[in-house]
Amino acid sequence: MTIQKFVVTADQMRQIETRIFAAGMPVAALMEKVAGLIARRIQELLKGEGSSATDCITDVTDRRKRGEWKKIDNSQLPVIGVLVGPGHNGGDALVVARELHFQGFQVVIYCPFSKLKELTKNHADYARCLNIPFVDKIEPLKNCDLLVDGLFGFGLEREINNATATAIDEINNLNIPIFSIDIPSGIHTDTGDFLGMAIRAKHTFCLGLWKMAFLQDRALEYIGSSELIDFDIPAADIAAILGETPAVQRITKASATQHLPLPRSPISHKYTNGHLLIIAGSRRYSGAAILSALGARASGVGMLSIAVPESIKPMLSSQLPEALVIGCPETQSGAISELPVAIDLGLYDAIAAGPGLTLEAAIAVESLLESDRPLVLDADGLNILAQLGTVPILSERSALTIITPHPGEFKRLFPELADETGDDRIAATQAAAQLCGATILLKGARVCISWKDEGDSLGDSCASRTITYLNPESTPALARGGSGDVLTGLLGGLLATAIARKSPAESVAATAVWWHAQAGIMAAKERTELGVDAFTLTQYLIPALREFA
Ligand SMILES: NC(=O)C1=CN([C@@H]2O[C@H](COP(=O)(O)OP(=O)(O)OC[C@H]3O[C@@H](n4cnc5c(N)ncnc54)[C@H](O)[C@@H]3O)[C@@H](O)[C@H]2O)[C@H](O)CC1
Ligand SMILES: [K+]
Repeated sequence: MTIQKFVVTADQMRQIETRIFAAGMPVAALMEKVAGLIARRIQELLKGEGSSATDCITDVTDRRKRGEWKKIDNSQLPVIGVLVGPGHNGGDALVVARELHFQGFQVVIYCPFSKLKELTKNHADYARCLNIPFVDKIEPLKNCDLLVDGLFGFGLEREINNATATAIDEINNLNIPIFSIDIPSGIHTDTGDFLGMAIRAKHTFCLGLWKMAFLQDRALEYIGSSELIDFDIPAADIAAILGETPAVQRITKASATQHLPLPRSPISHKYTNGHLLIIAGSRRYSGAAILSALGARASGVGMLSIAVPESIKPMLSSQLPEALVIGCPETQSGAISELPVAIDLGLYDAIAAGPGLTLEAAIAVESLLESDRPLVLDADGLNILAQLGTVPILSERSALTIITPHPGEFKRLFPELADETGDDRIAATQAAAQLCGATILLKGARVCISWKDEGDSLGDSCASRTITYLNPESTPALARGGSGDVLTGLLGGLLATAIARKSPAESVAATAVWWHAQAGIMAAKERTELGVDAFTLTQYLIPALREFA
């Protein structure tokens, strides 16, 4: 079992926890175990061991001008401020405070609350007995080297206001690195929403199972880097609440590689490895067609055909000698006016369309939507779809459609939904999949993919559940023109291959997203976040594959 694939809401976490407690695990014992693990990790991070959180330790070092943490002897151990809230998040924090105190750190506890949950109060009483100083003002924290945030965890449901909000704001303004326990206080565990005020953490220890907020774009600036503190939740308890096949999963290396078309059959030939038709580009945006085609090339698809306006055909042929380039009739400005009369869409296992088409290619896109071919639709393909009427058109399609909008395109495609779900990207993607029956791949820092699980309708209701995959790792280096075009081609290639191999088709969306992100991460590592232009990205797809496949 890979614990990394699970992702839960606060309510699901509570239900799992309830089962563990009902089975006999004492609450206090679990708190002790979890907080002990956190205290150990904090010490490792302070020594510079592992994780990107070590960057912030360098900040600490700079602040105190004491040289490197690794060289610090006991007398120079950092001063750690522990922020304690009224619930069990505060209880965890108090156990961390106590453990760090016993390890020789100078600890100061900030607890502005008078009413604490019983277990939290017990730990507070004991910490007082140990003469760990308690403060209820921010001022005494200003000389700390590190703050540990245990104000609120998944129990926070309402807006933070008044004195607590002011205090959190002041704490953020101290500019001291903060490690949050479970979730930065003030961030909603499920939606990632900012509840009035929130701790801006450098690093967050997510406890037990990943929470939804870690996969919501809007929470990422508050979460900082993150890691899972695995406290051995029994698999049976997870399965009892999430089901044997959880409806929402983080994409992992294992799940992504499972749907790669590898190994190839020794007797495969070009047609059994899929035939993809890309329809992209215009005289104005010829590069978009090239980038999509280079993405498709990396997928290893058996046959690649590319339909472009007649006038840019030579450019495509010179860049992609292996591809079959089809010239299409074009408008005055050089967009595809319609598909060639002689084209037989039935020849292709899948079609990927959209990048660089311009809105003038509406007739061509309409004929693709009317076809019975599996389709990946992106960019202008989506803008045209929005004009034609997203939901009725997609609901009518008999074949699989994967649409890959960024948030702006999503709003154009599903204006009402976007208003309802706001910035909750996971809810928005799931609702869109329910509404139109297509596979929705919502781009962003944490790509969210949802589709309807037709095989699993919910009892009497005709609504089926959705399957959702969330990509946990990416890089802002990919936030750049053209990187989406590469994804469209890569995904199209994987889809054509999956259809030809008769393997599950929707799942390749998660594989393509993971692969694309890993290539970006690898390129950014070697060339910095500024060095990952879309063409360069295409050149990292195969090296990245060699690392993770
Ligand atoms: N299963 C696990 O993962 C474990 C979780 N642990 C820790 O417990 C917290 C959850 O604890 P809980 O007591 O349920 O809630 P919180 O500590 O998050 O805080 C709730 C507390 O705060 C009050 N409150 C809520 N909203 C506000 C507000 N806006 N302003 C002021 N006060 C508010 C509320 O009334 C409660 O009293 C989890 O995150 C983990 O850190 C276990 O220790 C280990 C296992
Ligand atoms: K917290």
